[in-house]
Amino acid sequence: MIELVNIEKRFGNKRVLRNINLNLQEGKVYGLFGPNGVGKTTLLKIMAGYNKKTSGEYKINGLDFTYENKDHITFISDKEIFYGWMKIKDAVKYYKDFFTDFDEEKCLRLVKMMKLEADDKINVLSKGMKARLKVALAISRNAKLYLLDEPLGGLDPVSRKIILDTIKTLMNQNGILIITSHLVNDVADIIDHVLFISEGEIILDTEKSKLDLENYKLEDYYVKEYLNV
Ligand SMILES: Nc1ncnc2c1ncn2[C@@H]1O[C@H](COP(=O)(O)OP(=O)(O)OP(=O)(O)O)[C@@H](O)[C@H]1O
Repeated sequence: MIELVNIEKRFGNKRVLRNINLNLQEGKVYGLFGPNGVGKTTLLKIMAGYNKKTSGEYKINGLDFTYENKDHITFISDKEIFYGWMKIKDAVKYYKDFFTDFDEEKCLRLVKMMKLEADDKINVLSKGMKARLKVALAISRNAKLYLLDEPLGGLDPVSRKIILDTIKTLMNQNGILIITSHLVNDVADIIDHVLFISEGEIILDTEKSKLDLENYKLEDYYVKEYLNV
C-alpha cells in the first residue's frame, strides 16, 4: 500500500500541491484527472522520486520512501526517453540491462502486439508508435508502482485503444497504476478509482463503482466539478 499524508510541494514561493492525502491499494488502477497546471505531473514526479516533496509523508508499505524504492517504480511521461539511433530491440536490451524486474520476452511479445517492428529505428517512429513503445517497455517491468503521465497525448483512437487494452490486460496485476489524461472518457474504462485534482488539492477521491456511469459519463462529472455546473 502507498500512503501520502499531507503532502505539500512548493517551487520557491509558489505552492503547487497541498493537503494531498491518498491511500493507494495494490492491484488498483487510478485515474488522476484535472485541468492543465493543477499539479498532476508534480505529484507523479514526487511519487517517482524525481521531485522532492516540501513537507508531508510518503510511505510505501508503511515505510518512508527512500531512493531505493525508485527501482520498483516506473514513470513515463511525454518526454523523449530514447536515443534516436537505437532500434526498438536496442531499447528493449537497454531496459533489460537497467531494470532487474524487466521481462524481455513479454516486452518483445508486446512490441509485436503493438504492431511495432523490433528492427525499426526509433527516430523513424511516429509519435503514436513511440508512445506504444514506451508503454510496452513500462508494463514489461514487474514494478510495484506504474506512473503513466499522459500516455495518450496526441494519439489517434486506434493507438489509444491498443495502449489502454494492453495496460488493462498485461500490467502486473499486483501493482498500483496511476494514469493521467485529459481524455477522461477513454481512460474511464480501465480505471478502478477516480482522483480529481484542482489547484494542487485532491477534490474527489472515489471508487469508480460509486459513480453513476450508467447515466453519466466520467467527463460529465469532470465538467460539473470544474465548471461548477
Ligand atoms: N520545476 C518547476 N519550477 C517551478 N514551477 C514548476 C516546476 N514544475 C512545475 N511547476 C509549476 O507547477 C504547476 C503544476 O504543474 P504540473 O506540470 O504539475 O501540472 P499538470 O497538472 O501536470 O499540467 P498539464 O495537464 O498541463 O500537464 C504549474 O504552475 C507549473 O508551472
